[in-house]
Amino acid sequence: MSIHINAKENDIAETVLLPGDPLRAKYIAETFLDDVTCYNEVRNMFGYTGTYKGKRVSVQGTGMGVPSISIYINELMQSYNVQNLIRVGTCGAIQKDVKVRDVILAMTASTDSQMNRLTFNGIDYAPTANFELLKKAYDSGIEKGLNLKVGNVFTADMFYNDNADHKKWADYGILAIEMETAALYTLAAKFNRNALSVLTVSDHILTGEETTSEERQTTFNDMIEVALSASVQ
Ligand SMILES: O=P(O)(O)O[C@H]1O[C@H](CO)[C@@H](O)[C@H]1O
Ligand SMILES: O=c1cc[nH]c(=O)[nH]1
Repeated sequence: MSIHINAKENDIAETVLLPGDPLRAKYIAETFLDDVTCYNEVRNMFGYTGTYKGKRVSVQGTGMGVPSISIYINELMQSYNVQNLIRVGTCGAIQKDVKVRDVILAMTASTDSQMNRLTFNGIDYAPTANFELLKKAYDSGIEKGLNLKVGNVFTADMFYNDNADHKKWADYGILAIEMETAALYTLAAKFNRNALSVLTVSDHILTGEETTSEERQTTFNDMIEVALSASVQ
């Protein structure tokens, strides 16, 4: 048991999907996994373990933002020895050719979070996806016929930020904004684990197009299938 996860050591699989929304965790477990048990209800941050194509997989809600996901991934790696961590999140697009409901594989994550500068005494660390997971996810997405986007995302500390310079970030090739990937990749590197973020575009920051809150909670099935395929290969 850890402070925020009320599970026994072997209750959690070595591969864990990480949605920000705990109700998305419930949806994934109920829709995609067999033989499911719920191992965590602390703070309603639901965690489930089941099987996908015969392989044990867990899914754990992380909450929103770097501080919250950092708590869960630290505990998953240190108390439960989790090896593969795949975020399944939503993001807001800032490029014209990235559309709502597109799936993005985050190769790296720029950030305005202070977490890495505090960790590395002011030096800029480049948080990077695990290549094996990225390749497996890419191959499975292509096999499914998806028009995947692969590249740099921006992990923002503030969802509402009047000073955010989306144009500049877009000019430098950032595809979309979300709030957790830089922390996931940095902590996975620290503990020598494998991490990837698979993101669905839930809204377009340039056009204002959005998905419903129900869609954000559920129905991003392409992203979930890509993440699960990568996790069992
Ligand atoms: O849908 P999730 O996984 O929570 O991801 C995105 O949605 C939240 C903001 O609405 C942030 O956590 C952001 O990263
Ligand atoms: O963090 C996020 C997630 C979705 N859309 C945004 O604009 N930001």
